[in-house]
Amino acid sequence: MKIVKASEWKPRESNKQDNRAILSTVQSIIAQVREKKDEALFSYTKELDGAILDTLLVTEDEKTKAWQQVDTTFIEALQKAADRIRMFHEKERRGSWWNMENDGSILGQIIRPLDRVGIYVPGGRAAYPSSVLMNAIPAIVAGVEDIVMVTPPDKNGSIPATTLVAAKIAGIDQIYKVGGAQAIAALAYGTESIIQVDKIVGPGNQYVALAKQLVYGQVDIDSIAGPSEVVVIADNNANPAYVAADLLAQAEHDPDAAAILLTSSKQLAERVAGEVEKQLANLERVEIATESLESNGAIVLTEGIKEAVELSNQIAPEHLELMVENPWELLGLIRHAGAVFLGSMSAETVGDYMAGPSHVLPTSGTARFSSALSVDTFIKKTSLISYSKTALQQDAKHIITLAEQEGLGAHAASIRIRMEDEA
Ligand SMILES: NC(=O)c1ccc[n+]([C@@H]2O[C@H](COP(=O)([O-])OP(=O)(O)OC[C@H]3O[C@@H](n4cnc5c(N)ncnc54)[C@H](O)[C@@H]3O)[C@@H](O)[C@H]2O)c1
Ligand SMILES: N[C@H](CO)Cc1c[nH]c[nH+]1
Ligand SMILES: [Zn+2]
Repeated sequence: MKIVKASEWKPRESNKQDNRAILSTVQSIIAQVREKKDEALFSYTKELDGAILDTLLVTEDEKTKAWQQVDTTFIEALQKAADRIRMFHEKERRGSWWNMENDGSILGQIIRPLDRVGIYVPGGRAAYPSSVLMNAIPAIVAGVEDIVMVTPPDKNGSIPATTLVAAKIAGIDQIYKVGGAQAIAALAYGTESIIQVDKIVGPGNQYVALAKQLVYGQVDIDSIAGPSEVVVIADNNANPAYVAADLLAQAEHDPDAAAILLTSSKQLAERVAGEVEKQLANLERVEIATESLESNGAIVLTEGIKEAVELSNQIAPEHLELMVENPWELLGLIRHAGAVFLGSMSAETVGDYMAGPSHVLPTSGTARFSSALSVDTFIKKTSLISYSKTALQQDAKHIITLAEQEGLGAHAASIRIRMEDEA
């Protein structure tokens, strides 16, 4: 991995999401799916996933067979993860509220789950059963009743057994074999097989992330949860082997993933670079990780810890690890990150699988304004206003003044008519 001085390094501005070629591909996929519906889904699945399908819905038989193909240790681990995710997200649940004011009026908020959501589970370069749980459980805790899951099939037209088992554990029934931008378009506009949803959530590669951006407005989306990213801020106390392992853990996801170390210790920088070389050689996904590190990886030498924090705030990474002597002291300075991991035992991988908070997090700098997927992702709030006579009498003249100032006479009249009745 290259070691560069902070003064000579610039964080990438976006995850190539504005790459024109990808944009035009995704726009054309969305247009085709809108026009040709299922026919376009079958055609793109053949072209992009190499699978010839005659139906998109996963059958009960496929789900049953999946249970026979996975071992009990995997089921046990998934169940443990599901319990942790549920426990964490139960804490986020909040109900409607209203207050009676002194003048007898009632003001509040009605909180309701969304009716129907689509969850995208990535499946191109790897199966992601963990992402099934991380998407679906917060939705179920929020009370969403209709959840549609989409995920790409392999070239034999199958969904990995591990993904189907995770769906069963999470409580998801409707699963469709379709991935990429075409799956997002199907959820946004509906096809003969796939019903239109109100919101699409879930992580994916650049095609998926960009398609979500383009259908926003037709439906809601959670965030831009694109190719994975990690920033590690480390000092001389950090274990270089741990730091290297955590950089590689994100780099192996995708050639577009990003892994960055920010440190003021030249010694640590050199040790981590050495460790990365050593550990990289033993990785199964060595090619993906190498490409990712070459295009988006860096070890950045800062003047001090403060500069490291400033750079990290500029990047607004999906994951931020604080591998420093006193991580809690640094936490107050962190303004933007999807999730923060404190101390040497909090490997980012813990958050990927088991800690409890959803691993679906904003990427490409969008942690500046977006949050982790949570129960809040699946609710909407309706304001509740019940005015009393006393309240209207007290406020009438101010409302009329504001309405007239805006030149909206009918607004003013709707208050006057009530006041005249009063007389
Ligand atoms: N941010 C998060 O919360 C989070 C969580 C988990 C995973 N991830 C990320 O999800 C991503 C998973 O990516 P993946 O590729 O393995 O699976 P994926 O399911 O996201 O994408 C696979 C699909 O991409 C489409 N595609 C691939 N090449 C294409 C092309 N040339 N033209 C048009 N469409 C094309 C195909 O339709 C294919 O089915 C990784 O980047 C990983 O880092 C992010
Ligand atoms: N690191 C990914 C989020 O960016 C999530 C994941 C799933 N499986 C392994 N990791
Ligand atoms: Zn990961």
